[in-house]
Amino acid sequence: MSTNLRIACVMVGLPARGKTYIAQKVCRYLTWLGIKTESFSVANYRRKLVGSGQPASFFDIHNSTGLKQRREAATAALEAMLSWFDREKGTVAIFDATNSTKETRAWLNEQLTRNNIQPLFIESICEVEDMIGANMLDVQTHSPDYKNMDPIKASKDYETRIKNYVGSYETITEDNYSYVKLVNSGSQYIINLVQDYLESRIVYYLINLQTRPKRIWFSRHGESQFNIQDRIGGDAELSERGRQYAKELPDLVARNIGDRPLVVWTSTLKRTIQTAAGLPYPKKQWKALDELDTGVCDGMTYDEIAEKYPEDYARRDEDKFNYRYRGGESYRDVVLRLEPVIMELEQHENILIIAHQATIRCMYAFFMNISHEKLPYARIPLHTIIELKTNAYSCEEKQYKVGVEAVDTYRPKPSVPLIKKLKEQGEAVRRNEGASGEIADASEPILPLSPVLPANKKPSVSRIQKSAPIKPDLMSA
Ligand SMILES: O=P(O)(O)OC[C@H]1O[C@@](CO)(OP(=O)(O)O)[C@@H](O)[C@@H]1O
Repeated sequence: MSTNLRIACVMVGLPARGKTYIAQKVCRYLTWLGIKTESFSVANYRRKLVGSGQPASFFDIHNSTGLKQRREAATAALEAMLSWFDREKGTVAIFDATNSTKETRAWLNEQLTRNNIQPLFIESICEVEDMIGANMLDVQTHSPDYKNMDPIKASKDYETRIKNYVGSYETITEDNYSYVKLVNSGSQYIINLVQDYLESRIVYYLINLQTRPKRIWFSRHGESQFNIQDRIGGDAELSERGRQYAKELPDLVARNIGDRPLVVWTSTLKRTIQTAAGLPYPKKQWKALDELDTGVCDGMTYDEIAEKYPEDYARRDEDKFNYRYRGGESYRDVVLRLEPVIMELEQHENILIIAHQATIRCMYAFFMNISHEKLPYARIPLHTIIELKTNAYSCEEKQYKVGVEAVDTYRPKPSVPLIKKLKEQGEAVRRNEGASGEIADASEPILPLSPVLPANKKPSVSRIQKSAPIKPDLMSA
């Protein structure tokens, strides 16, 4: 029997109440923080069992065949979840289904506690017609159940399916369970018996989460004096071209953001503040947005680091996310200090963040669902605005490149890390504690242990579109 903390977030609610969106966001947030998390959708197992395209009558409580097959799907999803906990040493699983009756919840509660897993029920209640309508449209557009179906037919079918659930739906009143009820996307929260730090962390994230679509813009500061000298860190002034970017920014922002009530966030370093200087919007400085602290390497070029600290240089190549500069930070540390920024971003919209290569990489990875391994290699070019539009099932990206030249500070991942080469050549890389940066233990929790609750004149613009969809096979039952 496992002694590690294991939590199952059990989603509860009628169809079209945003459960899958919430499940996916929690999964993304915890994974970003370094907590092993996986989502299990009963709908996915149902489709494996009986195929997609079942009519609404399949979900009728009086349809005994449908009921039996839905129970089989729930059992298969539960079994997959239990074996994932054991096999992967997972910490948080999300059980995404309607789980809309007391009987189903009692069964889940029994199965989970018996397997030493704490259930945390997350119920999404939504009575606002507009919100339900938007969720329905999302499901009809993205669910494999409605793929290739005429939209009017799909809409009718989905409405009937929801009605089939309404009759038997019982809101959570089981006060011996840990649960959180989210009412009308943030208008009310009911929290019961939330037990420990990690559960309270999940609840804290949920109460910050807004389900409406929104836009966020990121820009690095204009090119700095250090950028042109290939020096890292520091608090350098903008270069001539960096100042030109700062000059052109207000116009570009106004054209793309229009008259939305924008707020600009910068770091506390000169290069971001100078870049934002001409923007006519309220501004806020965040220390948390400051660039990755490069410790003893601050102000050096990469060549100087390779010469003076060859081991560090090699070890960073080997594991860039976990490598911590001597006396400085790792990307893992930066993720942790950016968590409050992410919480604020979940609550607000129309924010332009002017920050740095590493800090933007960390926030961008959160929204675009990029793994820790790939995060430090995300391309965040200078003199470019990145727009992210987050919807229920996707995060769309557009890039607006300003026509002011800048150096390219991107360093690709080496195909054979230097440390491997050194090892191959038989040169033992000494592990000299205190004399070298460290690689954090990837299994070490990323969270603190104390509880925290509650070139031409006219800018040329090029657009690149990408999106990070939420897996369609994870639609709720
Ligand atoms: O993690 P890598 O890719 O080395 O890059 C992060 C670096 O980006 C830089 C530029 O190379 O950011 P910035 O432009 O904000 O100065 C360095 O200061 C910082 O150390």
